[in-house]
Amino acid sequence: MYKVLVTDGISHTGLKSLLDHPNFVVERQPTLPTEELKKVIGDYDALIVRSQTKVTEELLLSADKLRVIARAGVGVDNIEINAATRKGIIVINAPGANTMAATEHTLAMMLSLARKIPQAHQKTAAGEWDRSSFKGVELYKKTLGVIGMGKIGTEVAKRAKSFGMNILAFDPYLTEERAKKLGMTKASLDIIAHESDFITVHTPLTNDTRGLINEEYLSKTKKGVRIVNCARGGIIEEKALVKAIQSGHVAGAALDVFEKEPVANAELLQNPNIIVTPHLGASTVEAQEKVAEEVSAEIIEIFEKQSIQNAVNMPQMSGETQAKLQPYLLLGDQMGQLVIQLLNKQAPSNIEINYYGNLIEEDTELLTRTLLKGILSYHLSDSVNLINALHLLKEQGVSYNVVKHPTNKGFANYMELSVSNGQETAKIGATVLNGYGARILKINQYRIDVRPEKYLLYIKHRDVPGMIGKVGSLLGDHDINIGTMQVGRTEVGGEAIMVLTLDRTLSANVIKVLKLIDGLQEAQVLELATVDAARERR
Ligand SMILES: NC(=O)C1=CN([C@@H]2O[C@H](COP(=O)(O)OP(=O)(O)OC[C@H]3O[C@@H](n4cnc5c(N)ncnc54)[C@H](O)[C@@H]3O)[C@@H](O)[C@H]2O)C=CC1
Ligand SMILES: O=C(O)C(=O)COP(=O)(O)O
Repeated sequence: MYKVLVTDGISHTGLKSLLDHPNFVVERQPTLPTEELKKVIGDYDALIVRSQTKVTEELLLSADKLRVIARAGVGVDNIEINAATRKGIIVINAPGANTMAATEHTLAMMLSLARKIPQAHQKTAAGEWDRSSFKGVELYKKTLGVIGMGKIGTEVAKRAKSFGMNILAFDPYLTEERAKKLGMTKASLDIIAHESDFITVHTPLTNDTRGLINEEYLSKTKKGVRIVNCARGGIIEEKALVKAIQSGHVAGAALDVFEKEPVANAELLQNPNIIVTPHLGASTVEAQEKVAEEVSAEIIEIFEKQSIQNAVNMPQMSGETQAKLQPYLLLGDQMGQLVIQLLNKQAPSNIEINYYGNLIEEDTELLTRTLLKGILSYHLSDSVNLINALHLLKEQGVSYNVVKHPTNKGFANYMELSVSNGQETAKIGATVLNGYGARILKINQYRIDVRPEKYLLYIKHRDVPGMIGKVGSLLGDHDINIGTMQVGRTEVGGEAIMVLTLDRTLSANVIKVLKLIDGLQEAQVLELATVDAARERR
């Protein structure tokens, strides 16, 4: 049974799949103070939050069981991602689920700002019929500068166009071609400042965007500009904004998000030309149901099927690529487990990963992590996963290198993993054969063809007649059944290896007796922890 803690106000309807699931217990604590949360977080496998709960490194120190932090929304700046990554905790979000809500809120704010609706409402509701103080401006034929043309920025710009606005857009990922297709103009930040009547920001808060709209930027803007922020507090420097509004250079601002929330900046709150909402961009019935539905479904997938779609701290890949790479992911983990055992279970200092064939066309980041996780799992067991593998490797001072080769080694795809501890090197080469499953094709310098099984007996010996028979009958004498047997050698009469698949492991005593065979130099059982899962999937 997995325990899920839900803090912040999350839609009950949206959580239905988790609430109804027999393997999950959901507990809701929407107003838990941080100190209390610290005391209980250790009991939970998953945590669902919105923007209010601060998931800090300190909180995560007590989160010993936690495997998933789910942000029922987009922005993850309330979660210390690096701390979660170090602990191997997956951070997921629900990108796109609240796009329309935030888009419509932005337009509502822009229109309210242009027509002074909140101010007019307040006075009218107070019983005053004042028709002269609230003359507004039109959006029609005005220029809107959109900074951040992701999901929300794009939808805002599309709708603003329908008001007859001319759109200038800036985003490092926006191409001329896409801007043209959308009927907008790709512009620099400076051009947006010089030419816009309205500016709206839709970027995440990053080192790059913090203070993006500051005193210097505001000084470049057109006199009378109106500014909207429904993205993140901190992208606009509040002090500089208030100053520019007080001076009359900026006509007004509409803010849904603030440097510090809840906002208490009196200068800002009391300015008649600044309209505010308390971070309501995503607060629609539809968006709240959708974000909760998406993270609930993903939590179930992660715990029940080990499948991850929207992790913030993992490489993303399309479902199609993931399906294509799936058998390689499993094999990669096994190669990692095998190679470290071949290195006599000593910690590696250097790892070399080589990809050949069609694989080089794919995004292999996840595959690389899988190979590295396989290696580390021998010593670190369950504390290593795909999330923290790179961090742990760095922490252990192990370097790794990935090379993609345009050749194919005779197979559609081929992977080679080489691990060294400074003195010795162990190598495994493997592929997945269409219709036949995974095959280990190389161990160190020897060519073989072995299906990865739970127990592999690896023997190094002199290439002399009778060796296979001796090993076979000795194992038979000890009631050990052999599944398959493969030999590999580099030259006739030289050194050779034998790899047998066994139905069960061997005792230390049988290994000892095997080593007494004349010409047998090494005997070692290589065990694969993940092979049962592999069988199920075949
Ligand atoms: N007020 C609210 O309740 C809500 C706020 N948001 C916030 O809105 C923002 C946008 O969300 P989405 O559109 O869903 O995200 P998105 O990821 O689709 O778009 C963000 C865009 O910002 C661009 N960007 C990053 N750095 C930039 C820079 N220095 N200059 C210009 N562009 C830059 C990215 O390239 C990307 O295209 C986020 O900060 C999100 O947290 C989202 C939903 C609700
Ligand atoms: O999704 C986002 O980025 C938001 O800012 C929405 O925040 P909320 O879930 O309403 O606290």
